[in-house]
Amino acid sequence: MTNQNLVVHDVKSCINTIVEMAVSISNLPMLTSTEVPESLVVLDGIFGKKILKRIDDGGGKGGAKVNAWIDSMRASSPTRTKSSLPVSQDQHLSSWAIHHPSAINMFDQIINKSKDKQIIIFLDYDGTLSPIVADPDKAFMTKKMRATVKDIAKHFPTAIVSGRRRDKVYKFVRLAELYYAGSHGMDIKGPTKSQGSKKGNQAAPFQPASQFLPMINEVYKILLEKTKCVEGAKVENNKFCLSVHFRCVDEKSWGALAEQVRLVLNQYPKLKLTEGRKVLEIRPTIKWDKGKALEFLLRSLGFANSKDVFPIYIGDDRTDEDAFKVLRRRGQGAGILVSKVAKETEASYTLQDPSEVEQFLRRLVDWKRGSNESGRRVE
Ligand SMILES: O=P(O)(O)OC[C@H]1O[C@H](O[C@H]2O[C@H](CO)[C@@H](O)[C@H](O)[C@H]2O)[C@H](O)[C@@H](O)[C@@H]1O
Repeated sequence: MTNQNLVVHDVKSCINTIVEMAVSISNLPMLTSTEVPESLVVLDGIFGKKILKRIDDGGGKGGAKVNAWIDSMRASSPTRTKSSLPVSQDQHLSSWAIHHPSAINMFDQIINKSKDKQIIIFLDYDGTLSPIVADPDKAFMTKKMRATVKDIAKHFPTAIVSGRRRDKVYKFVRLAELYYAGSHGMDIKGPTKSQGSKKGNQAAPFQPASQFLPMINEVYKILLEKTKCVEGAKVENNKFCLSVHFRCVDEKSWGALAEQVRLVLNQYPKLKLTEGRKVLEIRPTIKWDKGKALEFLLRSLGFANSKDVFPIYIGDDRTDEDAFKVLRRRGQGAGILVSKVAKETEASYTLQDPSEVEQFLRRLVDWKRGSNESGRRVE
């Protein structure tokens, strides 16, 4: 195939994609690529106002779904900060802040609640340990954060619970002494090196969605093909789930991109969708999430029904809410939401951004070191 052929092939497949989408929105009979009506090709950009308007008008049940996903993604990653909010929203924010105080300001209260209990630390990755960046492959944590997480793991059992695939999040964190729950908890593995010992943990990972692997790979390939015409769109294979990224896509094309995702998902009733920070996440319909992963890890650590445990879970995304809910239900520990803006949450406390997360974790390390030393002095 020559380069020219490749280009023609790509253009044709893009046109096909647009046509499929238009057909789905307008319920027109399916056309072949040679029958594409002028009005669909000469749109305002590839996904122009006409198609978007149909989605805004509702576009039937599908349109409503797409609009709901987009609203939810916007709510997960709001761009406004306190100062730019209208007064009524500003008041709302201050009352929210009263109900969800800073975990740094409430540090002593948190420590008092954990008295005589085993603290266990659960950390989300993106937006919690690393700042949100445009390129998901460049979401690195700072050296300072890594050193602090390393110190945290010396004093408390520590787990990373991420939507990312486990091997990818491990490459970012590179600490063998941690537990890792990748793919929203659908891939869990214990430390490969415990503190003070060089012995590795060879236990097989816990993977409750392993039978979905072929389906996820199939959908990944389809989505790559269907979204390649949308400038800035990115599909990430997280092994047991997929992420379709909207961050670098012009907002005018969000509806069209979400519609593509909906069309593909329609063919796979065993998959479902959740919304994150400018991302749509596709995953198996099994009843498993970050909350279940938290419970699984507590059980594995011997704290299934124990009152002697104090789990601290820190996360910034909607998917972390499942873990916050578990803590509320158990009436245990502390859920901490990382957010600068008011959001509906089951978390009890807040931290503004990853740098505050680092400060909070560092205080925990210092407190633990101090209490170990005073314990030794009393002996
Ligand atoms: O559970 P998490 O560890 O928070 O993972 C959730 C998703 O995080 C990543 O996407 C988010 O961070 C990116 C890098 O900062 C950003 O570009 C994107 O807009 C965010 O949604 C990750 O790439 C996804 O696969 C995860 O599902």
